[in-house]
Amino acid sequence: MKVFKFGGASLTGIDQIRNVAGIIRPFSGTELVVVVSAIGQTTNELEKVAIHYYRRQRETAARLLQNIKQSHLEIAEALLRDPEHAAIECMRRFFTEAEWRLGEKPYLPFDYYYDQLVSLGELLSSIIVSAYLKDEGIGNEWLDVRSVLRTDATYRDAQVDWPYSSQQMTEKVLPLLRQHGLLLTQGFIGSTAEGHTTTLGREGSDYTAALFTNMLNAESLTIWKDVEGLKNADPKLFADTISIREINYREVIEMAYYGARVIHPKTIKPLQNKKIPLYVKCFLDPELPGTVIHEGDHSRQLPPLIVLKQKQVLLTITSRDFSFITEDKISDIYDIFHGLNIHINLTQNGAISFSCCIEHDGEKIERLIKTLHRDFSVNYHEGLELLTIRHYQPELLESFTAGRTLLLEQRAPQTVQFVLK
Ligand SMILES: Nc1ncnc2c1ncn2[C@@H]1O[C@H](COP(=O)(O)OP(=O)(O)O)[C@@H](O)[C@H]1O
Ligand SMILES: N[C@@H](CC(=O)OP(=O)(O)O)C(=O)O
Repeated sequence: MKVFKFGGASLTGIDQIRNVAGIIRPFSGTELVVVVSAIGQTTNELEKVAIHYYRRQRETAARLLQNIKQSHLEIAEALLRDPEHAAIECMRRFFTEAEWRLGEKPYLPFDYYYDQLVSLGELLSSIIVSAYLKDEGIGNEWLDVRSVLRTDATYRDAQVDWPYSSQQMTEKVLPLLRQHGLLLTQGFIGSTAEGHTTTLGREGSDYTAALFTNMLNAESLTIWKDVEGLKNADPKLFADTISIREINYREVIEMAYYGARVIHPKTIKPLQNKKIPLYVKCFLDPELPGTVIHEGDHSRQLPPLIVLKQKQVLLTITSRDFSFITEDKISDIYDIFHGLNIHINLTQNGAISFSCCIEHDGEKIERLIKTLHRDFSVNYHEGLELLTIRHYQPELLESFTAGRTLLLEQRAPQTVQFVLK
């Protein structure tokens, strides 16, 4: 049994969905779980719907939802060729439910409504793909992932209930697989025990696919991307990137931790724990070899692995009375970040100061600085980049910083990090 994951980039329109069907077809009749994300940028568009809804800008929210409805129905009608198709009726029902939701006055926290609305993207894409595959003679069963993937109620960052979900996989998903061969389901979303929809964090479909792979003891997971495989840097940000044919889990989890936006950071653990290989393949040219991520020590053959995080802010937090920043103060500082759910990308301690690099998120930073100001003075620089290079060659480092202002540098034998303006 294998698991495939197709992200938004592989499902941007009619031709792309046809291409995905072409990739799946040869596996027809074998046991295969296909996890899909929302079409193209739908999640970003749904986020806007949720924001306007919560601000009580109902008309704008409804207009944005209408655009999403139109584009999805256009794709479905073109692929399925029958406006009365049961799948289209089902999509309309989902939209009616969302429209009805926009009419309600919000009384719960934003994150709850976010998940109820944003999850629509994966439900729609999976309905379209499943129905199209069936019409093309590729038998499959549409599975509502919320019936098997249980989470807690941490909306937008829901934590998976492993024992319950694993049991569902064995008792429900396995028999369905045995019966239908191909299952088509959604990434990124889950459900609480009370039946409320949750999401696992942006770009979380890779993680869903890894959960299925682990819990079903599949032989492999293949993530289909628009790149030829894993590269030593994001080809959208760097020229002359090098393709990596083979790499171990450890290196990829490090890359993801430092912010490489190619595989969701939580994806590796479920695979590593059962030593199941992860293939990154190109949906634009499935014949290309791609990358295999598995156990083993390949770090000696690796090129420098480069990760660039943009839109960073460097905060320098200083004690007002020249007292040392000792463990208790650091603990207080971390509590403040944790309380505001702000992730720290890099830290550096001084005698009376603590510096850290975080993502730019205007509203959260304002609240952070206000809270820190009670006990510390705070300096900050915005519009920065955090560059991480693993397996660096010291003689080449200057080329990365030439002509830039270097605000902070950290060097260890394997990894160097620069905060640059
Ligand atoms: N090290 C890397 N190797 C390959 N691609 C990378 C890397 N770092 C970032 N990327 C980016 O990841 C993109 C693919 O991921 P993403 O757009 O999230 O796909 P999907 O929506 O299918 O999940 C590529 O287009 C590429 O720009
Ligand atoms: N659609 C969700 C989940 C996801 O993983 O998407 P993608 O596979 O396109 O990155 C998001 O955009 O966050």
